[in-house]
Amino acid sequence: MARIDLDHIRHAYMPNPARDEDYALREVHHSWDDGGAYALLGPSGCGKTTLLNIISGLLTPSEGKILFDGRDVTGLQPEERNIAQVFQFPVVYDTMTVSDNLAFPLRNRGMAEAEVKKRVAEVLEMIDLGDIAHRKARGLTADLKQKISLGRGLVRADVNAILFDEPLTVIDPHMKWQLRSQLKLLHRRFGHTMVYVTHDQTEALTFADKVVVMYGGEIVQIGTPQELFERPSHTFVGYFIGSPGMNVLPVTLEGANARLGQHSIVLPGAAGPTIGKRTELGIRPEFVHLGREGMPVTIDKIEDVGRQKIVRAAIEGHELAIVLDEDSSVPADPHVTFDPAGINIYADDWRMKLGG
Ligand SMILES: Nc1ncnc2c1ncn2[C@@H]1O[C@H](COP(=O)(O)OP(=O)(O)OP(=O)(O)O)[C@@H](O)[C@H]1O
Repeated sequence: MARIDLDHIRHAYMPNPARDEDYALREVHHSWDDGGAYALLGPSGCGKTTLLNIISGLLTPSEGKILFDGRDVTGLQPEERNIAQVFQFPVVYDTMTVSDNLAFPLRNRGMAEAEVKKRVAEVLEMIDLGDIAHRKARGLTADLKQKISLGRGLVRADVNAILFDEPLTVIDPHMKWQLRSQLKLLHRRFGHTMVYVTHDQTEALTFADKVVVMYGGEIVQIGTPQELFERPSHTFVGYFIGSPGMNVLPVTLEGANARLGQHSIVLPGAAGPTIGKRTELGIRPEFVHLGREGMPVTIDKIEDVGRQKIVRAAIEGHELAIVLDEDSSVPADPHVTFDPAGINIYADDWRMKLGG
């Protein structure tokens, strides 16, 4: 297991990149803890796979260095980096049995057979494939084959990191949930450094201790699921995490108040100067209270989603989503107030610190 340092990494696929837009990864400079479970989350094309391939060694970054426990591995091939990888599609040996597939990476490194058996038995139990341990991989379903791939990724205890690139794509939705929970347990039990690429927020939030949100070739926030929910660093994080995403409303700032049309909203603190910057107020639908007091809204529709209702409303000509408990009712003359604890202020999309 290793700490991973990404030291001023930039990557462009084109020769002679000049502008920021020429880079698939604009600048990544972070340290990831030894034994951390990280999910790389972001929309298609934001640079997740590029970053993962730089960590694995499939790609050499145009600029910057990558270090495992302080050792520069930038110039090393994947096989020299001592990592395990699980890809989107299963990579298994069809002619081998399930348990021989799992044993392969261990035997390959000359592990004693008694130790191999013990470790394989452990992994078989964890991924729940004990019943078919002696069956050939050929003919198994894609689900089962991908479980073998996951098991192969987990079988070695001595790897620096395990990298997963959208590993549950081919897995049946019900089993997805099961495997995600199992991976989380395995992480707790073995403490590997894990990096998990996905564009699915549920997958990221259930798997990871820390979610790395990427957007346009940059890491816009690294945080716990709770931090991403409560304090999105960038408006994109607000939109992308949560369902529905954060409401973002244009405002002008007046000390510790934000003006939205004709309304003045009290902020948790005063914002610094924002001259020439676009200022917006972010509030998650869960922090908007619907009642008879506050700012008037018009209601467009109400969606029933299990234990909650999502109210689609408009305030001062802007869309506003509100989350209500299923038994709350919508007043005839609806108004809203914003819970100050849920208010964030953004200048040119980045969250501002509010003073006391
Ligand atoms: N081999 C390549 N040659 C040129 N451009 C590439 C190459 N691979 C990726 N890109 C570009 O780099 C950017 C980042 O791509 P990347 O595959 O890392 O994104 P991603 O977040 O993993 O997307 P997805 O979720 O669709 O896999 C995109 O604009 C993509 O078109």
